[in-house]
Amino acid sequence: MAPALIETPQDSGAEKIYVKTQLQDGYKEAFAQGPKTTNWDNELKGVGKHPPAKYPHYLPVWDNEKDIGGKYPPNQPFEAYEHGKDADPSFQNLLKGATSVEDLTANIGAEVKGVQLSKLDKAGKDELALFVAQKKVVDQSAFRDQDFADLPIQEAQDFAEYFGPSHIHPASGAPKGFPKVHLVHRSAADTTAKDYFEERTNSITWHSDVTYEQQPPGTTFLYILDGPSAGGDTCFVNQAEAYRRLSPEFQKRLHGLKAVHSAHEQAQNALARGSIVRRDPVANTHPVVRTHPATGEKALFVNQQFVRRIAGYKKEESDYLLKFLYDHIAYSQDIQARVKWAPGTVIVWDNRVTAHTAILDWQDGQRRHLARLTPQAEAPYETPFEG
Ligand SMILES: O=C(O)CCC(=O)C(=O)O
Ligand SMILES: [Fe+2]
Repeated sequence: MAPALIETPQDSGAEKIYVKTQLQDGYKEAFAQGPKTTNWDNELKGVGKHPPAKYPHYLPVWDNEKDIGGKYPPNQPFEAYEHGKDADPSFQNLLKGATSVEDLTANIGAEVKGVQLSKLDKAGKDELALFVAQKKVVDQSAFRDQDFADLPIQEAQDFAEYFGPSHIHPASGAPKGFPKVHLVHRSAADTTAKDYFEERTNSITWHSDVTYEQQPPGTTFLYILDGPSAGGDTCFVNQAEAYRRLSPEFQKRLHGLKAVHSAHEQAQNALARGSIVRRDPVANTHPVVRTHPATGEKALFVNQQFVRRIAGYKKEESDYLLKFLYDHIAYSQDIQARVKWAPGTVIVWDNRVTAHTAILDWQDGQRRHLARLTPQAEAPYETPFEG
């Protein structure tokens, strides 16, 4: 059977344009295997006053084990290469075309305009890795007006893979044929936020991505496909500055501690939502303070989403210490930045030295659709306390 050719009406400025999107066979079926919170026909045709997806070929599918020939095997160790170490610290290649470079706050975040990420050469990419690692102070950097969303998905993926092999998420949706692309998608029919707020008072879930892996991601890319007119910002926190804010005595106490990061709860939640888990969940132990390979900075490396325990501590001891660290990170607005999405925004963060949280504050059914490219990096390591 020939793949369906679907014409999707879209708004582009004042003009209505029609984008022809070649959707592959089996898309609808694979979409239906995900959480039962969205509806394929609504996504393609729109629902009520809500337009269809602007990027239908980026709608998430949940290929099951039959589609992918069994479960994904466990992730294997690999030798990570830190491109930030090769960077020219003047950033002359990365920023030569920039029309503006501004810090978002005093302690985290930069906004760069005029640099087309996808066109960077090797030297530019090396500098991007270092720039993002530093600007984690500029921990994360917002690059506006990017062409990522309009590139063939393979090209966007190839760009990101310069920084490391892509992480394939065990439970999230991906564009059909591109399991390495992680998608965030909510539309008019989606009830996840409504369901969530039945149980919770706010949507803040500080985390670094997939830290349960033995080699969690480093330089990480998130780009917008569709977004609400207001709301749906993403917040970032500088975990290196969070470490520096602690007293030397407290820092010393943290050195040498390790935390257990677990994928089990995420897998259970996916199954409870009626979704699927394509790789058996793992748990890995990482230092509570890690060192960044390019900058040498030390950063807190714990997050509420995936850390379960300080290794070797009794439960009450572990809970007590972790609660302090999570509160410290969450309360420290002076080391946080809130990034607003606009069409063409790509946010790049260094997942080793930052944490982030989505904000689910819009409840009017507008679509929010983002794609993440997630290169993996070195196994976290620590270097001794320096005072
Ligand atoms: O939706 C967002 O703003 C962030 C989602 C997220 O945590 C991620 O893609 O890693
Ligand atoms: Fe995340």
